[in-house]
Amino acid sequence: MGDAATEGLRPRTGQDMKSGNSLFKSFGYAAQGVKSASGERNFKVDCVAAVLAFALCALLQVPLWGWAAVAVCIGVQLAMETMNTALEAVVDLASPGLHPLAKRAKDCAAGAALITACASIVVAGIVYVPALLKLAGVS
Ligand SMILES: Nc1ncnc2c1ncn2[C@@H]1O[C@H](COP(=O)(O)OP(=O)(O)OP(=O)(O)O)[C@@H](O)[C@H]1O
Repeated sequence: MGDAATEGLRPRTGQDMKSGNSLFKSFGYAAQGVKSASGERNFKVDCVAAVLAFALCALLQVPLWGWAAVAVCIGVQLAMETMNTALEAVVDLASPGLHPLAKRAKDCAAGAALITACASIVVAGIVYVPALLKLAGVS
């Protein structure tokens, strides 16, 4: 019976060792990683925020550079959530019980995602406020 945590795992065969992973297979494993992380609550929240951010770009007629800045922020945030999920898995594997270093590692990983989220809010202000003022005819 398959366990969600070990799903997709299989023993490496001699053929694997000889040929290594093809580029195509590597993309497949990376996609599995994103799929796995996408089940996390924060990842889903970020996806909803991403849709709203792009909708706001369209609504406020943000210039192309603003769309690019928003896209970069979304990409960085989703990558950070994926890395956070990876770190949580490694910590749970290495330290199933409570340990101050496990706490430190998880808190720091979560803190990294918080930093990029705060930076995204600053970028949102820089992109949306001038667009809103322009649309309102203030500037
Ligand atoms: N093995 C552990 N030892 C000590 N403290 C831990 C341990 N595991 C988790 N913690 C503490 O509990 C907090 C929450 O950990 P948890 O694994 O539930 O992540 P989470 O915040 O729920 O992450 P997410 O919401 O992304 O799933 C950690 O930030 C850490 O402070």
